[in-house]
Amino acid sequence: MTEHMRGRTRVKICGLTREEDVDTAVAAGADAIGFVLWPGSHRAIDAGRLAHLAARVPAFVTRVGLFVDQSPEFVRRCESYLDLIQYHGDEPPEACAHTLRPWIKALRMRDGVDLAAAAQAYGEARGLLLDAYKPGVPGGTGETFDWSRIPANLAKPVILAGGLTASNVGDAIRTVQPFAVDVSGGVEHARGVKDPELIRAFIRQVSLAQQP
Ligand SMILES: O=C(O)c1ccccc1N[C@@H]1O[C@H](COP(=O)(O)O)[C@@H](O)[C@H]1O
Repeated sequence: MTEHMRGRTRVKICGLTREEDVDTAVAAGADAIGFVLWPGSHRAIDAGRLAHLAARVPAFVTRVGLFVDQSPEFVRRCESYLDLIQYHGDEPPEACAHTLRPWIKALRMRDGVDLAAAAQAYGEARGLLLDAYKPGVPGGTGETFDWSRIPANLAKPVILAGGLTASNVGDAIRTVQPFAVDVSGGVEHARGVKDPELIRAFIRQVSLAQQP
């Protein structure tokens, strides 16, 4: 994406399961709130819980639903509570087009991944979310990857994910200059339970990283 479109680095807090965590993330200044709809995750919520939690999110904060190789019918059932779909599995481009909502595609940074080709192939994506690769695990690993592998001139907005914390997000932003950063495990004190102080510290570090 072009430099003039980037602006400040946006923040997505992902994997929210509790009302108080949604409220904390919004109050701390999160731009996007992520809900994991993939039942294989310890952060998973079902469509009913999504409806409940999504209703707490005010206007101008983006509600993102995360899916991993799930049926178009299930995605369509959830989408009325969502503003953006995050495809985090091996969905080919044509499988991402079934939703009425805008969507982003997560790419796991396995050896040989061609980001420029992926940006072309997923031409309708509103962004590419780059996550660490761990065999057998679709995401949410808490692991980082080598950020220098991300080309500076990718044709899509980059959402940087994978093992981010308040301690490393400043370096990540200075190195990659992503459009947005995405965190899950780095703001938790137990699996699926967010920590208010860690959320606030993370968002504070994102702001500090952008000051001249
Ligand atoms: O959070 C999950 O459980 C999850 C499950 C399956 C796919 C993706 C998942 N989360 C996404 O993973 C990245 C990185 O998470 P972390 O910060 O390393 O814990 C993030 O994009 C979440 O959206």
